[in-house]
Order: sequence, then structure tokens, then C-alpha cells
Amino acid sequence: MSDGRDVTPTPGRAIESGTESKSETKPDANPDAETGGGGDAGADAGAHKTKELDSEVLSQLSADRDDISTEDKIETKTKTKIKAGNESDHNAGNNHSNAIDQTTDLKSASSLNSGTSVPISQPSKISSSEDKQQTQRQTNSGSGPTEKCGVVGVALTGRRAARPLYYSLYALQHRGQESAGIVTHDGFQQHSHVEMGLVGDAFDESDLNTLAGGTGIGHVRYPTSGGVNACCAQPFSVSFKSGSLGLSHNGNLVNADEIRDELESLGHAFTSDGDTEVIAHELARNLLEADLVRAVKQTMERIHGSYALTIMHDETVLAVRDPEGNRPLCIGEVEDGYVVASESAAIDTLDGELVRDVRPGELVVLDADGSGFESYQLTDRQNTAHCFFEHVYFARPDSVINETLVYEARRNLGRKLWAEQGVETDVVMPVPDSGRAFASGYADAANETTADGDIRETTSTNDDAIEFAEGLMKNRYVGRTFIMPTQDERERAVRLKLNPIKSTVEGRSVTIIDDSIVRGTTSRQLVQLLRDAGASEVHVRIGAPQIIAPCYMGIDMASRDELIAADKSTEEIRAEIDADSLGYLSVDAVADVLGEHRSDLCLGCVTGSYPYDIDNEDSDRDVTRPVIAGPDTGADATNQKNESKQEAASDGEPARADD
Ligand SMILES: O=P(O)(O)OC[C@H]1O[C@H](OP(=O)(O)OP(=O)(O)O)[C@H](O)[C@@H]1O
Ligand SMILES: NC(=O)CC[C@H](N)C(=O)O
Ligand code: SF4
Ligand SMILES: [Mg+2]
Repeated sequence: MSDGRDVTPTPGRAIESGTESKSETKPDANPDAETGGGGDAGADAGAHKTKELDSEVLSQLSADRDDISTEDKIETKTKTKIKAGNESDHNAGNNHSNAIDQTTDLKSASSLNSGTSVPISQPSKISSSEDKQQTQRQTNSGSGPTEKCGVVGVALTGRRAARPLYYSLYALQHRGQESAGIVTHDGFQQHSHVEMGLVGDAFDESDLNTLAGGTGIGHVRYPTSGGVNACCAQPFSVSFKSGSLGLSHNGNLVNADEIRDELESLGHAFTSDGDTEVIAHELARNLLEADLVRAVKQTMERIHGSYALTIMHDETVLAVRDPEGNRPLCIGEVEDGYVVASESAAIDTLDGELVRDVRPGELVVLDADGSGFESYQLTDRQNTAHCFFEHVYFARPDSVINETLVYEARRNLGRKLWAEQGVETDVVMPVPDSGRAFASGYADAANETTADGDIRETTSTNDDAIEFAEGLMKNRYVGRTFIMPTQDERERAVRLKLNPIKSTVEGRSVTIIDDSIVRGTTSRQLVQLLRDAGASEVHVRIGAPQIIAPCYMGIDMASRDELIAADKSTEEIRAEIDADSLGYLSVDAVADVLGEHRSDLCLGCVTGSYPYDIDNEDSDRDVTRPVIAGPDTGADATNQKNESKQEAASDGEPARADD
């Protein structure tokens, strides 16, 4: 059923206003200027029209923000305030929705039914290599894609955003190796460049030069289902009546199919099979009838699952973290502006300072001139569901996530691993890269106490000391194997990537320390390689619990079939990888080291119990997914949605208390 809107995919440029495309006619305002927000020279009438419209939208939005400042806008920061050391972090009221309700809808609901055009366009540039990669991946038990990425957004004064975005994406490359993209806005129009491949391959100098404007967002993608192709590459560009949207997503929705079905029944046409486009459509649709803050809130009330988003609405950059804070997202300050990024390492790369994590359920709006940001606490949950696997494997060791340095967490996990599973051998060796910090913590602890827990009366020069050695060399040109798209690639890559140093292992008993065993690809091959290199014994110690269940929230562990621990005991796994012994860390040790209660972590893949409402899986808390109207009740869906919105607005949803 259609609601009468024309919802048409638009190939080519993203920028349109209603049915009128201005992107082909409007020259770049000042393509060579290294400036922020765009100039006006050369802007055609269409661009001005859109600009005027956008100004209306944005000035209404800032009026709305002023209205709600004492209650909903829990934080406003400007560079002046920060530099003056006069930072008031949390002024949260708890009557957020009431205040939002005082605002006036910018678009009446009737415009939804009056032929409004919501064209969704593809990224403007697509690499020729996409054809090679039109592989459709196995879906996650039919429940949608499971992926994980890196996102970034910047707002700068007086210089272009493109290059800092590019460097940030380089810093986040470990989070996604399949595609990279940047969307900027120069105050008049959006610019986009998205390609398959690594960041360094996806952009050249001329690409960066086309990305004008002082604000922008970026994305690196790691797909595991849906298309491993340019259709799912991000940021997604969306054009609609009241402006342009760009959207970068890290995480995975567990109800994307339901929302997609409903939106399709309302006439939305999708151009990809990923969940990110569902968020983009949902937000665009909400923006037709509400201001930015409220539209984001409405979108969050409908999507269920894991999402850390950076969004561009015209030239405004937003950051949104899901209510459980499953994926990381943080705010940083640079000399001439602000940055939001998946990991603080991206902020470091820009010589910036980490301000703080984006809070679960928080919307952060960067001022387009780079002068500050505003914060809105849009949801309030009792518990978080931080993904423990970020600290264990995914994030960079030099990143601070949820206020914990990843490197320190890994070292401490390594120390616990020795306490729980220590085995006396001649040498301890990390499995590069992610096993390194675990192994150094493990080896340190091993030289303090024996495996029985007694004080070890040795120094590193004594015979009794346990040697810590880099006995496995990594080929620096091979990336992460676990996030490669096919098992064949992963198998081949492990052998290419890692090679033992024979003299370190020959005739000796060896312990290798890795962060995790997922499919067993790495450990199976390494044990064999070490035996071939002459190791007398090979023991394997793992700094995480057994991965027994799939991840539905964005890590490539799609089905129980591919998980070596799903249906095997530790002894059976030991036999399968042919190790002399095998030991995993306990779930409690992980929570202990991360300094979080188990109820504030997602531990779904190691317990089989999830913090979300997932079909055919147990939940570890009282959680239900939003009710989405089915495809046959599309018109009702609109009504129900509006009703529930009003309820939400009048009931009020308390802003999160200060941390
Ligand atoms: O049991 P598996 O299916 O092999 O998966 C687990 C392995 O994959 C990861 O390494 P990866 O090569 O992806 O990245 P890294 O270089 O950061 O360790 C992880 O660190 C383990 O070594
Ligand atoms: N890797 C990610 O987090 C990707 C996000 C999103 N699920 C996508 O389809 O691209
Ligand atoms: S299931 Fe595992 S990998 Fe997925 S979000 Fe939860 S803890 Fe992280
Ligand atoms: Mg590894």
C-alpha cells in the first residue's frame, strides 16, 4: 500500500530538493578554497532556494533548541567555555519530551501524503572494482546483515573537512577494509565520494579536492552479509524535500526487515539490502514532519539494535549512539573544531583531545562553524550493553572506549588469563596483532607467580623465568584475517600473515596467546606451523571466553555453524586444533577487568543471552522490540506512529541523569 508519496531511487548525485535537482547545474561555490562553510559565488537559484529552505529549517531548529535548553539540551559546549575551563557537563533535566513537544513541527503531517518526494540516491562515485565484489553474503540466519564499521564526523572553522576525515578513516581502517567514503557539505550542497577498497586506495588527491566544505562525515565498512558491493558502501546519501542527509552506521539493527517492509509498503524504494538504508529512510521520513532533534528521537524509538551513527543533515553533523551504547562513539576537540568518531585513536590522529564518550541514547549536534556542540539525551535506559569484544579484539589498543584504554584492558585480561589458566612453558608468544597486549600481561603475571599461585623467586635472567618472545612474525601487508569476507581468503591470509621464528620455538614448549578463537582458522594453522617449526609442545591460551553464539549486533560471527565452540567442549576444541592444552578466560574475569557489571555488557556471543529482543534467542534482560506495523497496514502504520509520537511527547521520557 502506498501513502501517495513518490519515493524514487535517484541514481547519480544525492542533492535534490523535491523533484528539482540542483547538483548538475550548480558549480562548486568555491572549489579551491580551503575554507569551511561554503561561500555563495556561483550558487544558482536552485541552490539558494534550498539554502533558504535549509536556513528556515535550521533556524527553527535552533529556536527549538533554545526552547528546550533547560530541560532537554543537557549540554552545550563552546570552544570559549572549554578554553575558559568553565565546562558544565551535565545540566540535564528529566522532562525531555515535554520540552520537545513545545516545538512546532516544521512540516505538517499532511505533507507526508501530498506527493512529497523522498528520493534516495546512491553514493556518487562507484569504483569499477565493485563488479568483482557483487557477492551476496550469507545472511545472519535470515535476520539481516551483521556488520561492523568505523564512523567519523567533523565540523571545522576555516578549513575543509575532507582531509581530516581522510586521516581519521585511515586511523579507523582496522574497523573495516571493504569500502571507504566521505560526504561533506559546503553550505550549499553535499559532496560525496564512496568507493570499494581500503582508504588509501579509495581516495586520491583529486577526490579530496572535490569534497568542499568544513563539515563532513566518513565511513569504513566491514560487511558480513548483505551486499559486499558499492550498493551498501557508506556514507549513504539521501535527498528529500527539506534537505540532504548523509549517514554512516556502525552496528546492526535487529528489526531492519520489519521497518523495511513497512516503509516499502508506504512507497519507499530501497537500493540496497543493508540496514543502514533503513535508518536513512526512516530518518528522512521523520524529518518531513519534525525538527531534527525530534526526528532523531522518533527514529530511535523505532529502530532496535546496535548503532553508532554520524549523520549530516545539510551542513550540520550529528552523532547518535544507541540506547545501550553497544558500539563505541566519542567526541573530540581539535584546534579549530570538533570531531566525533568510533574510536579516540582517530581524534589523536588529528592532534585532538578526547572530550568524552557519546553517552548511550545521546544525540550530539556539532555547530557547523566548529565552535561547539550541543547534547540531547533522547533515551534513558537502566543498563548499558557495551560490546565486550570491542576491548578484546575490535578496537585499536591505543583507543579509550567507555573510559577504559583498550591496551590496558588487554594487558589486564592477559594477567587474569595467567591467574585462571596459566601453564608453565619455556616461552610465551603473542599471536599478532591483537594477541600482543594479552601476551605481555600474561607473561608479566607469569613472572610474578607460578601457575600454582606461588611467588616466583626468579628474574627474567634465571632459568626458571618464562621468556616472552615475538616468535610469530607478521607480514605487515596482510590485514585482519577475521574480518575478511570469505573463509577461503581467511585461510590463505593466516599463512601469508604469520610465520614462526624457528630458533625461538625449536625444541621448546611454547604458549601462544590470542585474544579469541572464533572459527578456529588462526589457531588451527598456528599450532601446525609451530609443530612444523620444531616446538616440543604447543599450548594455547585465549583472553576471552568461548564464542558459542552468533553476534547480531555487528561482528562477523553470523551463525553457530561457523563457530568452533558452538557445539564443542574445550577438550574437543583442543583436539580439533591439535594443541597440547587449551584454556579460555572466564566471563566474570572479562566483566571484572572492564570494570562493568555483567548487566551493563553485551555478552551474547559468550553466553547465548542477548540484551536485545532477537527472534529465537534468549534475552538477558527485560527488553521488547518496538512494534512495527506490517506491510499490509501501511496507512495504519502512519497513524499509529503519529499517535505513539504524541504519547511519547506528552508522557515525556526522562533525560539520562548525570554520570
Ligand atoms: O578463530 P578465528 O576465526 O581465526 O578468529 C580469531 C582470530 O582472528 C583475529 O585476528 P585477525 O587476523 O582478524 O586480526 P589481528 O591482526 O588484529 O589479530 C583474532 O585476533 C584472532 O587471532
Ligand atoms: N560494519 C558496519 O557496522 C556496517 C553497518 C551496517 N550494518 C551496514 O550495513 O553497512
Ligand atoms: S554478541 Fe558478542 S560481539 Fe556481538 S555485540 Fe554482543 S558481545 Fe559484542
Ligand atoms: Mg588475531
